[in-house]
Amino acid sequence: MAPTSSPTDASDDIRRVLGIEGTAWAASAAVYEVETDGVTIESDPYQPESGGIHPREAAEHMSEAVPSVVETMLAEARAQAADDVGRAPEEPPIDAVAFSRGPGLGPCLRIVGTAARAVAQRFDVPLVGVNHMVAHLEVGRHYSGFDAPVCLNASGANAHVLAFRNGRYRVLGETMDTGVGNALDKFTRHVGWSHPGGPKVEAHAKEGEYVDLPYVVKGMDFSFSGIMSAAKDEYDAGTPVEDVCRGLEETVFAMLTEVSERALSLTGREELVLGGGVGQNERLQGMLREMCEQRGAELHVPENRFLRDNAGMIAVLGAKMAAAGDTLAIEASAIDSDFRPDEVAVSWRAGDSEADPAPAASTRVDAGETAAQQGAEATVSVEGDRVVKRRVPRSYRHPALDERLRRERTRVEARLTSEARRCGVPTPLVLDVDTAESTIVFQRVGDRDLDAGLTAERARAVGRHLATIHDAGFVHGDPTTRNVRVGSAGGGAAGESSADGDDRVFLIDFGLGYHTGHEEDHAMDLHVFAQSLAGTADDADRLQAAAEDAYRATSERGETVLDRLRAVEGRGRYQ
Ligand SMILES: C[C@@H](O)[C@H](NC(=O)OP(=O)(O)OC[C@H]1O[C@@H](n2cnc3c(N)ncnc32)[C@H](O)[C@@H]1O)C(=O)O
Ligand SMILES: Nc1ncnc2c1ncn2[C@@H]1O[C@H](COP(=O)(O)OP(=O)(O)OP(=O)(O)O)[C@@H](O)[C@H]1O
Ligand SMILES: [Fe+2]
Repeated sequence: MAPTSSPTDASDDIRRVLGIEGTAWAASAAVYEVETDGVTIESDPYQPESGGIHPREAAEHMSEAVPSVVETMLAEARAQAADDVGRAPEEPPIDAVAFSRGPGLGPCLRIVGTAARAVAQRFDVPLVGVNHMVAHLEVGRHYSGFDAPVCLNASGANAHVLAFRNGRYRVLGETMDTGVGNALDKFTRHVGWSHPGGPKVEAHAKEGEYVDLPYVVKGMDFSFSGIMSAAKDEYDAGTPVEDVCRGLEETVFAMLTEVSERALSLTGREELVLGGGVGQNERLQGMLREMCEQRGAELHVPENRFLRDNAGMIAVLGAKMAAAGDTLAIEASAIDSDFRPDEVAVSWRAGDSEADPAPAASTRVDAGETAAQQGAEATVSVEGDRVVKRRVPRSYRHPALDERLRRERTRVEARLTSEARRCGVPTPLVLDVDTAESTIVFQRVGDRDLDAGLTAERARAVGRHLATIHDAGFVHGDPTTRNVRVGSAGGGAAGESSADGDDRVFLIDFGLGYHTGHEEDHAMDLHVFAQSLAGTADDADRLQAAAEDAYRATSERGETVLDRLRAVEGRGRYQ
């Protein structure tokens, strides 16, 4: 949302900010002091007597607890302000009030909004409306000192991977159903444990043996519902609850780690920040740490008090927004329970030109060169006109899960690459497969990845190719701009154009593909492509429109699938 008033260089005037949080369970207020970079937080959690969070009960809690934590933090602000150089005693102790504007439970948000407006009017200071999800990751970025990290948000009602680009936090991947914490909480309710379930899953998992559960990653998106029903079935069938908890952690957190690694690989960035209440889980932190170490990336894990819902993160981001003049008029300060992070026009990073780094050139297989590279999943080496792809073990994953994924994906990739080719979609020839070693030898195709040579014509070809395989009954599973090769035709020497000079567009990396006739799955392929365009191209909308036009013209069910795509994109996941 655009700033509604812009005081000239407000930055010097912002010394201390009051933050208020209350999107679901944490009634919380905080004071952030800019000069010392210090945060004081006072929270009063809502604890349901039975079951999960009841919106009405949560709102009742907020209406009692919010005013009281706010008064406690105003007293703290007054004590701090007494030491301010040059502040007259009659001046207000705070210079702005920031509140969680959304996403969250409407009845709770309204109470927070009302409290924030009242304080702003009482002290006659600016009001700042903060996006709760952006606050979860900005607090990590603030204390990490990173410039352009990929951000993994693992919270109760959400789960997504974001990266800043072109003035906004872009959603690179997200849950297709529930948030990660809610998924864990649903399982623990089934078992009869009290809310919140996440910490109980962590404690029991420590005593358990790993059990296999479904693993669902589609590009950089993922879903939890299948895993959760399988976990409940395991429990009902008598598998010890400790083992199910262990299986849940190993599966769900490996998925989040894998998509984070994909996001790092796709964007070429080398910094990762963790956010959200589930981020307090030590197994998740350990997996992320190991993944980052393996690829030479840096990880920042905020203190627990900044991971779970808290007003500190609201105050820290609120101070930056207030300094940028990004404040709200009282009459324009309505809450927004579906407030998505990519709706926020980022006002406080105006000078951040470094935030759009180009993907590292060294990670590419370019024409005419013999090189090995580490992709998100595999090591790919070029040997003349052949490419050897080996899925290397990922030590952050449980060994049993790691083996299963590498074997399955190798088998699927070899099969679907050939199947697509038989439907007339350009793909590399599969020259050799060794499932035990998770290795495939391919014909080398193209002279660059699509992200290094994006044109509308090539985007159209991707739309056509996806339509063709969908009509043949399967999906690619991960059709990003890095999984499309363009340039010279396959078979000849690398870098050489084919005889008729046509520009071929090859699909590669079918390891996440599967057979399916569901429109939802077909739409997901298009959604994954759209998200990767948004993450790599400035004119993503135009390129996506080209791909969709071609898809509509090619597929028997083009219109239906595109309707479904619109539904996938518009799905609110914050209720
Ligand atoms: C919109 C907002 O209200 C929402 N907030 C939220 O979900 O609270 P947060 O504090 O970020 O996360 C709470 C979740 O975090 C889980 N959790 C807490 N400690 C955990 C642990 N050690 N292991 C796994 N999950 C844990 C809880 O079970 C619960 O589901 C959100 O950020 O999505
Ligand atoms: N047959 C091929 N011909 C030419 N280049 C290829 C071929 N296969 C792979 N590559 C190159 O290697 C890179 C990584 O390959 P691939 O996507 O299959 O591995 P990955 O580890 O699954 O990567 P990611 O998970 O990042 O998509 C591709 O982006 C491409 O540049
Ligand atoms: Fe949260």
